[in-house]
Parts: sequence; structure tokens; C-alpha cells
Amino acid sequence: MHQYNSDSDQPGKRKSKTEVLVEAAMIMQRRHQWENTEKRVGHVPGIEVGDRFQYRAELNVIGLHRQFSNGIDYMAKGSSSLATSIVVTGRYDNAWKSGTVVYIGHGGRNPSVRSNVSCHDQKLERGNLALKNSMDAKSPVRVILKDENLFDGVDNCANKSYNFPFVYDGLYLVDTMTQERGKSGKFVFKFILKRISEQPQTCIGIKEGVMDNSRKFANFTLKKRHNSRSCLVQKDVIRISDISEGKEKFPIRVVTPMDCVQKLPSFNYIVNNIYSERFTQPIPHGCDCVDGCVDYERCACYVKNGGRKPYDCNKRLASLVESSLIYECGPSCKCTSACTNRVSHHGIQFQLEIFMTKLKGWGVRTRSFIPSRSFVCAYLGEVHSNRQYGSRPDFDDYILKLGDGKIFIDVTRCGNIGRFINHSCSPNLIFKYVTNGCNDKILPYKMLFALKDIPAGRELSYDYNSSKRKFMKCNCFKTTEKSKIEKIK
Ligand SMILES: C[S@@+](CC[C@H](N)C(=O)[O-])C[C@H]1O[C@@H](n2cnc3c(N)ncnc32)[C@H](O)[C@@H]1O
Repeated sequence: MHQYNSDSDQPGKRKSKTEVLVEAAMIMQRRHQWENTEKRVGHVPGIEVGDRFQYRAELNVIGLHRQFSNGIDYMAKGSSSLATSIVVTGRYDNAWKSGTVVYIGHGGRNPSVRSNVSCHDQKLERGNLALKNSMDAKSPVRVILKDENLFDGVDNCANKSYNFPFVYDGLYLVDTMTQERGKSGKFVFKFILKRISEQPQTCIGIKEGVMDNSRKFANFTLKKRHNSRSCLVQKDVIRISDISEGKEKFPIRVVTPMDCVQKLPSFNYIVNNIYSERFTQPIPHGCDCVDGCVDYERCACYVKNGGRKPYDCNKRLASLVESSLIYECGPSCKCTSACTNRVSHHGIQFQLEIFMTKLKGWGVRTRSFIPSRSFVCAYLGEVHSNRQYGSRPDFDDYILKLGDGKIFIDVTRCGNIGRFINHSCSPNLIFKYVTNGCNDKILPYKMLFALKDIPAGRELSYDYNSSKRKFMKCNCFKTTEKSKIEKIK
């Protein structure tokens, strides 16, 4: 920021750092050195998601958040208003976790008392009203996080001397607003904001990030000293635009850092298991429903599910714990594709990508938010009864047991995205066996579902424990008892 001229200092009165910075910013404004002077909704030109800043006043100078101390910035829109940005600090019960911000509205505090304690109810006016309007209008809000190590799930990539605590975390949508009693007993407005998917991850949100966020602003004489360099990672480069070659609903790209020369192992991308032997399968017997299986007590597939609906109306698992075997409606059923009991046999439903991890070889991460209990992908390969079938010496890691353990899925030669998903001692995916409109308990499909909400950019993982046979040194950084994986003999 601009060199501060101390001519105007009152003798004897020492200014706080914030006062000096605000004054410097005001001098820059008088000299027409502010950037992006017109308030706007959405991204601000010249500023990228992941850019970090040293001082709050800088946000004002560059037009990212045009308030020196208020957390909510907003602008007029017709006769109404819209929020443009918020700065989320760890104060006032604010919180950030996995792309979700909990933000306590402004007001209610006695400005003459420098404390967090509210002394009257917050009002639905100014910034609070603007945030509500943004929620109603589904208008995006810029979120700047203050990385104070207060947020749950923050990748603490910065060391203690980290000097650039403000991170532009991109655009969020206001999801809900509630009025609740704050700690002081007075009413506050609580806003929940969700990060819009398809945005680059910042090093706050992802351990193996994708952004190079070193930026310079021409008018800044106060240079960003990048002693934080360790947390910045190279921009990833797209190596393959779609490994499924159009077979999946969304292209699955392969990305690596610029200097990575590793090539993806060659294999055939499949969207259905390949049965290399003749397996005796029961004659398919689907349901006769013509009403979309609405009357589920009469639906033969629901009856097989013990009269329970395995999926809710959003086609997400009704329960993560119940039913390890799910009978879905399929080709032998009379219902249509709109039936809520047809979920996991249509390929991936979220944008996924293959990337090079630091210590586990290739891995899979999601490019969009995946709600808990959603279907993520199948684990497909060649199905056979002889586990010596594979040709690679390390094939154990690429062969999973199916059903009762007498049949195996080998993904060494043919497979889908499931073959690249790594183990974690704290996984975000869970396996379920799913049939496809038949009685077949022997040859179900292995399907992966989200065990929790998974933010965009997060690596996908499941627990290999029950499906592995050898000993593998685990690099998932969890120091639980399971930190080394015992494989089944
Ligand atoms: C099914 S593959 C997963 C994809 C694999 N990373 C690749 O590059 O093809 C299983 C192999 O990934 C590696 N792997 C998976 N999870 C791991 C973990 N938590 N720690 C270390 N290595 C892991 C091991 O080499 C294992 O043999």
C-alpha cells in the first residue's frame, strides 16, 4: 500500500496500525489510486480466487471488499440492495468448514464498547438485509476468509509467521438465514453460505491445491512478501480431457502439475462390468410397477429391500448404515428411468477428475460439491472367480472381492474411475452392494456413495481395510490405529 505520510500526525498521539493503514488507503483514494471503484456483484477484475492479502485495508483499495471494518459490503440494486462481499473472521461465532460459511450478521453491538457482547437485537437492515436479498435473488457473494487457524478443516499450510491472512475464497450463495439468540441472549441473524462449485480451490480448502495465486497489483507499493510460498502450489495442467472418451455423462480429465511427467497407466475405460466367465445367474425378475414405484409396498424390488426405500426423493441413500445390499430397479423392471429406485447404474453424476497426489500416486477428486449419501461412482472391472487372473505383480491392490468373497473384480486391464480412488483412514466414501433389477446376491455391483458432504476440490477416498490382502504403508496422514492397512489373508 502507499507510503504513509505522517505530516498529519498529531504530536504525542500514536496511531494504531489499522488507523495508519486506513489513512494510507484514504490518501490513495484522494490520488485516484483505488482499483475497481464501482461496486459490483461477482468476481472483481484482476483478482483471482486464492489471492492472499496482508491487510484488511488492501481489500478496500482493490475493490474486493469496500468496507474498512464492516464485515458485509453491499450495493444498491434498484430500490433494493444486494450484498457484494463478506469478510469472515473467527469472531462472533462465525465459522468456515468445507466450503460452508456460518456468518453472524452485523449490528447489535454497542459501538462505544469494544467487545463482542451484543447489547440489542440485530435488525434486518443494511448488510443483513442485503444478505437476505442476495439469498432471495440467488445472487453470489464474494467471500474473504481470514485464515486465523480458527476454521475447522483449514489446511494449516502456513506457518506461524504467516503474513497474508486474508484469502479470497471465491463466490458463495446465501443458502439460509435464521434468527437465533446469540451468546448475549439478544437475537442475531445467522446466515449459511455455500461455496459455488467449479471454482479453483484455495490452499484453505484443499491440501493438494491447484492454484498459483501469486498476484501483484500495480499500484501497491506495499509489496506482498511471499514468505508464504510454501503453501502455494503450481497450477495443474490438463493432460487428458476425458479418459472415458465420452462414455460418462461428464468428461473425466486428468491433471498434473506442470513439471510432472508421470503417465496414466493404460487400461480400457468401461461403464459396465466385464464377465469373463459364465456365472450362473438367477433369472432376472424385476417389478411390474407402471406408476414409477410410488406404491412401494407393492413394488417387488422394494419388497426385496425389506419394505424399506433405499433412496430418498433426491435419489440419495435413505440411510448410510442400513442395507449393505440394495435391490435397485433395472432393465427387467417395468418402471421408467424416473423411478427413485434407479440411482447408481447410469455412471457418474458429479464432475470428477484424476490428479497426481503427493504420496499416493494417482487419485480422484471432485470438481463440484457432493451432498452426503449421494451416489458417486461404481467400481468396475473384469469379474472372475480366479484371483490369480491379473497379470501385474502388484495386482492385489487392484482386485477387490465381490459379494461373499469367492468372486473378484480385477481393474488392472479394464476399469473405470473407481480404480484410481485411494485409501483413507478417514474416508469420505462408502461401498454398498447394489443389484440391477434382479435377485442376484452373488454378482452385485460395488457402488461408492458419499459418506458425508464433500466440498469441491476434495480428494475422494474409501477405507481399503476390508478389501485388501497385503500390508501397505498408508500415507493418508491420519494417526489412527488404522494408520497401516491390514489386508485380509
Ligand atoms: C486402487 S489403487 C489407487 C490408485 C493409485 N494411487 C494409482 O496411482 O493407480 C491402490 C494403490 O494406490 C496407492 N494408495 C492408495 N491409498 C494409499 C494410501 N492411503 N497411502 C499410500 N498409498 C496408497 C497404493 O500404491 C495402492 O497400491
